[in-house]
This record gives sequence, C-alpha cells and structure tokens, in this order.
Amino acid sequence: MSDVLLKAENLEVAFGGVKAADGVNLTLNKGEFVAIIGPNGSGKTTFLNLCTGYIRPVSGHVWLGDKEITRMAPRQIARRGIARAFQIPQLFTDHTVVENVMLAIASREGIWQALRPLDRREYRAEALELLELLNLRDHAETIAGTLPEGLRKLADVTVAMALRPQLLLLDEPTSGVSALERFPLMDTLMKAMKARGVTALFVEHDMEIVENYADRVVVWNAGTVMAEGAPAEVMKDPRVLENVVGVA
Ligand SMILES: Nc1ncnc2c1ncn2[C@@H]1O[C@H](COP(=O)(O)OP(=O)(O)OP(=O)(O)O)[C@@H](O)[C@H]1O
Repeated sequence: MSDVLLKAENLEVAFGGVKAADGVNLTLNKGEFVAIIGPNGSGKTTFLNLCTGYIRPVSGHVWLGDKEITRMAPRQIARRGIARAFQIPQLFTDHTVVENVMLAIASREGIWQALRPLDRREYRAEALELLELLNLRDHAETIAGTLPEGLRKLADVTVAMALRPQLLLLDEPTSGVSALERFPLMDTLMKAMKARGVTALFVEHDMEIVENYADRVVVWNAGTVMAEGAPAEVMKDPRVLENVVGVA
C-alpha cells in the first residue's frame, strides 16, 4: 500500500494579476508532520484552501489517497478526511467546550436533521475522551469564548479531530500564544496526532517551532514550492535564509 496521503500536482490559481499558486507540487506521506513556511503573500493559505476545496484551481490536481478531490465541495472533502483548524479558532463561543466537540461529532455522524437528542451519552463520552487527549478535560464545561488563547486553539483542534480526519491542516497553531505556552501546546498537539494516526500540515512563522516539531519543512515563495527537506538542512539553504528568514 502506498504511503502517500496527499498529492498536489501543478496547481495554479490567480487572483487578478497575482499568481497565488503557480505550479504547486507537493506530496505528504501518511503520519508525517510537515511545516509550511514562506513570506507573507507567498500562497501558503491559498494552498490550504485548495486542499479543502474553498478555492478551485484553474489547473492542476489534488489527490487524497487514490481519490482525486480537486473539484469536490468543501463538505465532501471534509467527509473524506481533511479537517482544518484556523488561525482564528472557529468555536461556538457561547457554548461549552464539550458541547462544541459534541456538535462536531454530530455533524460527522450527519444527524443535524434527524431530530435525535444531541446530548447522547456516547457523544459525550467520545468528546470527553478527545478532550482528555488534548489536555482539556478540566475545561470541558467552560464556555468556549472565555478560554485563554492557547486553550482555545487546543479546543479548535479538538473539534477538528472530532471529525476523525486523516489529514489535519493547521494555520499557525502557535500564533497569539505566549512564548511560555508555545512548546507545551505543540507537545500536546503532537501527542494527540500521533495517538490518532493523523497526518498534519501546518503553516508556521516561528522557526523554533518548525525546527523542533516538523519532520519536513516546505518553503513557499511566490506561489510555488521553493525548497523542501529536513528542517536543519532547509534552514541552511541561502535562498531560504534570504527570502524567508531574512537573515542573509
Ligand atoms: N480571496 C482572495 N482574493 C484576492 N486575492 C487573494 C485572495 N486570497 C489570496 N489572495 C492573494 O494571493 C496571494 C497569496 O495569498 P495567501 O494568503 O495565500 O498568502 P500567505 O502566504 O498565506 O500569506 P500570509 O503569510 O500573509 O498569511 C496574496 O497576494 C494575496 O493577496
């Protein structure tokens, strides 16, 4: 069986005159934890949007496993196993944390219209188990909108994990989180992904996080992949230092 989970081939998309994807090729293997870095406006978020179906490419292809997902609707793609946690967490802020996770489980099970009681015992049990895994068990009954930023990010990931994704896309998981909290947050995320066999692709500006947590780093520049490899190797590339890290 192939180890390839996601394959993007020659993706192209433009907004006005700007080529946000200019022939993007990228392969993710099952179980990998891959970071995307690159200057502002280089097309990192556009790539995540292409993977989730929020943007359709002018040309090119995306496969998840052996199924082409290029022109599928976001909902279909989510059902096939790509979930996303946003830079700004997307929670129902006036509901408790456990209710948010239960809503995600219910949406996965497709019972929105089925008039079945949401507070089903097995949903709660599953939600609490996930919250335990993400170190949020003690905050299950907290109103999501009152959580501090680091915990809100973990809650957002818990909601995404409730969809049982094969691939989780994370948009700057540590942005807005204090320096002291960043490493524990990433430790928790890594533990959860590994425990559930989830592959992850995360956009990150913090090079320390990339070096410590990514198996592989992919460098974006002007709508294309400029370099990729092990973080320690890629960070030595003069083009990366000049264009991305800005220290050459
Ligand atoms: N919906 C859109 N409409 C118009 N232009 C867009 C749209 N989305 C992205 N762009 C443009 O495409 C280019 C790539 O944007 P994108 O957000 O993918 O970059 P990025 O690498 O994620 O940037 P950042 O690090 O600032 O988040 C930018 O020039 C941006 O202005």
